[in-house]
Amino acid sequence: MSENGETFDNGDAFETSAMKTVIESATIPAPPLNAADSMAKVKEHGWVERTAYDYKKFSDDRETREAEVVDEAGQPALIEGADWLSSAMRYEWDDEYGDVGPKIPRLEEELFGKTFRQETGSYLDAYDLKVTVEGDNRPPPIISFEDAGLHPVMLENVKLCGYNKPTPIQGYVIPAVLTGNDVVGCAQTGSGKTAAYLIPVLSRLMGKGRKLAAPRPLKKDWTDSNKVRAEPLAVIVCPTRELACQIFDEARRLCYRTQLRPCVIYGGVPTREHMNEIQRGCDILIATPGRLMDFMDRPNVLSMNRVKYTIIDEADELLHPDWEREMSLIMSGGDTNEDADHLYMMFSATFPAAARKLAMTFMADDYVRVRIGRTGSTHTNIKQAICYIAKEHKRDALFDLLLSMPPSRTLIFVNSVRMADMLDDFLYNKGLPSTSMHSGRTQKEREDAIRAFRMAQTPIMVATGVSARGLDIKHVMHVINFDLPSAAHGGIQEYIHRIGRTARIGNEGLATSFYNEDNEDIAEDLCKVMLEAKQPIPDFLEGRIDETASIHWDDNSDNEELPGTGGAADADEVVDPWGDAPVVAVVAPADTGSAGDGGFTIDENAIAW
Ligand SMILES: Nc1ncnc2c1ncn2[C@@H]1O[C@H](COP(=O)(O)OP(=O)(O)OP(=O)(O)O)[C@@H](O)[C@H]1O
Repeated sequence: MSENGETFDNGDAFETSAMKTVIESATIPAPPLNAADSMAKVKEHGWVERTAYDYKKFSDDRETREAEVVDEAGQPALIEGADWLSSAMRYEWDDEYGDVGPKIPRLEEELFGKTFRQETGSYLDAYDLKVTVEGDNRPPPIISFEDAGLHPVMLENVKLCGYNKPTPIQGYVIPAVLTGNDVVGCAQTGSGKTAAYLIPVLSRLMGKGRKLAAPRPLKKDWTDSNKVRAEPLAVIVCPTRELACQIFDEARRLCYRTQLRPCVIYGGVPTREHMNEIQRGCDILIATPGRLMDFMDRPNVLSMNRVKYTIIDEADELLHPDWEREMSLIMSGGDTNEDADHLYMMFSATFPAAARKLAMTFMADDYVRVRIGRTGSTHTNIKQAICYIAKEHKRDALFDLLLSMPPSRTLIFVNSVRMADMLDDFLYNKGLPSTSMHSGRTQKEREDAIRAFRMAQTPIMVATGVSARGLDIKHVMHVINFDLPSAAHGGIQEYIHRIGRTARIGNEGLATSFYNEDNEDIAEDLCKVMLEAKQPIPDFLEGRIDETASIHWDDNSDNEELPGTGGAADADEVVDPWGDAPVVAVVAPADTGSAGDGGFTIDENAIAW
């Protein structure tokens, strides 16, 4: 593995060797080695040196650090790893700038530099699935960003991000939002849903932001006494802290050189830190539900009365009954703007029927629904392998597996905090460069773990489900389900999100799962997902394939078949899974004219990459 941990940038090479190894390793592991031998083996195999976690690393107080490191203008310099992710630098507007702010090379490098950017892979056609658009208004999709009618600064920022073409979900969602519709969007993991909502929302606000935004002091005038109340124009809510920070990063990129000021708030960081940030001005607020509710209870800190866009990411998770109180308050509580100009959007890769039903209650009657492929499906770029490993052999089998394939960034999922710590210790003691991410760690430790994993200082991360959704880290080549998610841990939906941490945006990756009798409750669903994604079913699971009945999902409509199994039903037979709105139109760019007649056209390559 090279210094930055990038041995396998090439998915093909990884896939071929790794798949072979996985299949061959699905046996009883070799007898465990003693500590010295396993460390020698790890080293010989090419893994980077493990690094002990430095618990004192962040104990210096912030003022001392900032006083030590200042840039040429006397401003605190960017110190990688020294601060909360929520205090990352963003573009600060000055009224002298006119319509577009000047470039700031140092910030531009941080936001758009290649170090952490996910590069588009060569296998984008995995997303060229049947596209379904439903609703009264179905604006034609865009096939290029240039033709989307975006604000010119947004167009430049999209290019700086390296996005040459909209992904299918972006192709359909961007025009639906630009034409003022509520939207529910479902598309596979890693297919660009974040930009699908951020691009149109921010683009619309770029035109009107100055008129709509609350007054606030410019950065050069900041003092403790001129703080303002945060009055965001867009609020984005998601279930986990790390995902919130990641959406914040995307918003920092897309707001570059504009007056729109994004902020992020989430649990685990002292409330005072977040208050300081949002009270400097906040146009785009990204939040986890708990911290948002906390701030909504403080009307002098945060007001929702200017909000024009509310977006729920990972919506099926947040529509779970556990979040009922939070969600109903966020969607319509406090002083929230309830005018007709307030748009609502929800996105996820999985959307079980119950969550979809609930989602409808928050949406306008004529909301637009966009689905790419079957909701809750995965894609063929993830090579899935299931290995039978008896419980008592799992740890040693994991060690063997890690050493039997080329070192690469690897995410290992377990079902409990205790197991995450135990497994991290086990791997570390064997000499492997591992860290862990779970709810039992302090927020500083969590942020540090993600950073170390992102930078490949510790290319192995053991995580609980807290990292299953949304995390977008470059070159995660291998996801291992050391524990498969049981029904109590989110079942097949959780599996889809976990394995979706690899093979993002046209790249390939491998997902290996350890299976034994403890996982029988997920066996049928696993077989369905694997069959649908054309993955080999291992012998020990063959008896769990239901060959008598056609594969039935409740993730889509009640009688819509899978692509390739005979096609969808005729138009008049299709039941609208979302309610009684006008039924399905599956639209191709060249065929958008026919969509409005309620007909049912299938084009599996609606947007060809
Ligand atoms: N049009 C595009 N061209 C190239 N890359 C893109 C494009 N749009 C988004 N990306 C990149 O694709 C990656 C995945 O995007 P994103 O995290 O939004 O996926 P997602 O669909 O939300 O996945 P998940 O369901 O796992 O949360 C990101 O690194 C993003 O920067």
